[in-house]
Amino acid sequence: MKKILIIHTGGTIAMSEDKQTGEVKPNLENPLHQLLTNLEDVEISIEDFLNLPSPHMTIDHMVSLARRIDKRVSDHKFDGVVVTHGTDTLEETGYLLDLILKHSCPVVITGAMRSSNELGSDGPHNLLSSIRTAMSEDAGDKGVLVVLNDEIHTAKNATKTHTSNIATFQSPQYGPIGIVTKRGVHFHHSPTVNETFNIDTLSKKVLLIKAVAGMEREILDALCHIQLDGLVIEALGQGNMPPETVEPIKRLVKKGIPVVLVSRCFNGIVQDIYGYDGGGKQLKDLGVIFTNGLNGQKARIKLMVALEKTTDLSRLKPIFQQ
Ligand SMILES: NC(=O)C[C@H](N)C(=O)O
Repeated sequence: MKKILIIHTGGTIAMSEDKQTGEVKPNLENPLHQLLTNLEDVEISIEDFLNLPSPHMTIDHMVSLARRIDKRVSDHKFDGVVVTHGTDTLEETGYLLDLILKHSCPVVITGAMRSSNELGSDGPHNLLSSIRTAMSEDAGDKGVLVVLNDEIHTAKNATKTHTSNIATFQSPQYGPIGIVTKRGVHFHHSPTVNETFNIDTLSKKVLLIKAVAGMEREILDALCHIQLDGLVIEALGQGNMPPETVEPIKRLVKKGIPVVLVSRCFNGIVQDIYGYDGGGKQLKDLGVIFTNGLNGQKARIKLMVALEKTTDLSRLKPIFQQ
């Protein structure tokens, strides 16, 4: 019989709605415990690690979660791990786990859009689908997986795309890599790259800002005067910035601050196509690092991780091409 560890961290999946006020709030007792007592073909261990709404998750919580998973898997030889999490920052925790977990057993992260006592609550179904996925013989070597709404996504690509719809998690570039049905778990794709960084702590300050039409240079000017280890910019289109911002970006790069460019577009990658003032070609020539399809929040996580290994631009650049 497979041994699966469930680690709860909180989120709507562990909350319930107050029928008087309509507020959705954390419970003292996790409502999913009941469901897990009825499974017969799997040995489940449960750990209530945190009970936080996911906007309260910090990088430190995420790193301790990774270390907890590594320790529990090596001490007890689990066949798979399922993490329950709030959906707001689920993609960040999932991606950080993907980058820094030392063990390769299947790890699935899931959540819910409707709390435990709401009509059509999706938590129990998502949890069961995640357990089935973590038990699957085919789930190994695919990195951390995000399972909700019968779909299996990689943590690298999955992103929350809707504020309330239960089909919120999508992988804009590539689609899901598998599905969960009543008859089983079916993978139809495999990730081509699996990246792991052997690090124990995250100590670098990396900020994320978004470009807009007619963007004033003040934010970037201010960033030149604060302590900062790295910056991620969600640029326009294929990786272009308003001309006003070029000079402070140049200053940041000259100061040795790695500046990573992603697109504010939902889909696609940034490239050095445009040669006009502020265009991608100019930014790349200045030393700005271009990414390969990560969104802003994930590029921030990756830059934090990568900076623990190197601050050398020539070594950071290929890391962001993966
Ligand atoms: N659906 C959810 O889980 C959203 C909630 N605000 C959270 O991230 O904790």
